[in-house]
Amino acid sequence: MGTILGNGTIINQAGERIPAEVLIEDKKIAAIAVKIDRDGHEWIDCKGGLISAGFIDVHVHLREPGQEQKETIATGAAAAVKGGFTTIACMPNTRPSIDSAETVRYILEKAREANRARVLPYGAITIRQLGKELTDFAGLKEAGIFALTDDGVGVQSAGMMKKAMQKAKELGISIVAHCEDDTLLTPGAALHDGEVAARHGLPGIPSESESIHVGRDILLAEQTGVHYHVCHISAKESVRLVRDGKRAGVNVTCEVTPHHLLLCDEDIPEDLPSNWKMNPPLRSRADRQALIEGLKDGTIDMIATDHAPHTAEEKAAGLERAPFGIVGLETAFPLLYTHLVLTGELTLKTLIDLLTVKPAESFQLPYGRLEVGADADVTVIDLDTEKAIDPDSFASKGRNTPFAGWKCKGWPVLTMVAGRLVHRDV
Ligand SMILES: NC(=O)N[C@@H](CC(=O)O)C(=O)O
Ligand SMILES: [Zn+2]
Ligand SMILES: [Zn+2]
Repeated sequence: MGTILGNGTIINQAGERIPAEVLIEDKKIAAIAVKIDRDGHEWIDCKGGLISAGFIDVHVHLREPGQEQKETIATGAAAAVKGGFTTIACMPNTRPSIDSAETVRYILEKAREANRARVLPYGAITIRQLGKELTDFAGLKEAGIFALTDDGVGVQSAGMMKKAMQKAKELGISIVAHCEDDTLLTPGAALHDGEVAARHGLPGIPSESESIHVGRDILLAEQTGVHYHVCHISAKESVRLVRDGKRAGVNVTCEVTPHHLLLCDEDIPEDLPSNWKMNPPLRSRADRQALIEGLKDGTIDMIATDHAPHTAEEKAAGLERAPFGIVGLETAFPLLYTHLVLTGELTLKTLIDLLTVKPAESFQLPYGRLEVGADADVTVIDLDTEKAIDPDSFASKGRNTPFAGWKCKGWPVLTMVAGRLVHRDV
């Protein structure tokens, strides 16, 4: 006996939304058709909702081990499936950081126990993410890492980054970079170095602190031939560098977050709430426009949330002292659908591709396609009901979002991972 996702809709290759039903049997997608004979199968009414491949987020902070007050693998994986994400890659800036095979195995075990989204751990590029000594890439690969990154901090030394890329290339592992040159930072800076910071008399985080690493690393990726991926791209100069790198044939990809697509520094409320503080910061209106252009012309390959939960106490410390980061898993799709698709900036097909097949292709993951024979990682989205974002309803422990109260359509109402129902609200 299988399960039919009945009375749904799908997006066809031409980008049209058409009626469809999906049969799931033995953890796989067994059939997709306008109507499927119920024939003793379990039948779920999707009420016209959009049936999509489950979303993939290559940039998530799960905080376990070490900071379980912010998030655990279980709460983060529950937040993921509630947001329609069936695969999430988790960042290594935990305590200890994911710099040993033992920590990789610990995370994989916790993810198995949580039994929600697929969790793919990153390994750190350098031991304790200190930028001094490379980790054991072969050992981390053997333990099952997704890719290598020091996210949370930039790899400061070009020489260290080049060595990492050479070794990663040999082993067939991707290098994923948080691009930030510390020598260009002013201590205590929390906002983009632009007119808004200046008006408040505050020091800023300049765009070049990001883009100088993007440029440096693209040159090193060209030299070494490694697959190089830029995290949370935010500055227009970085977009230009990635575009030029792609044109030159470099194996470079990048991601952008929902918040950098939807917000800019001018939107930050006058009282500068710390839920608007994240790294990289919300940049100028022109940067935001360049990110949207980058999405449209294929320079930007995917959307990733950079889900970064922190406690309310930590965020209450004021703009200068509060940690950087906002949550994203449970708000990404409704925000993007409402503010980019319904406004006519992106088509629904483009948005879905940026959350499914595009990250899958960039990182050679066997997920992200709604097709017969694929693993049944599926999400169903109610595109019609409007609801306000309510942080109190989050499955995540993190409530730190600047989007509280925003009215959105596009709520994920059902999620399956390998044919297992892991979220249902329909
Ligand atoms: N993005 C953030 O503002 N914060 C991230 C770190 C990171 O992604 O660099 C975190 O770990 O909290
Ligand atoms: Zn980062
Ligand atoms: Zn991050």
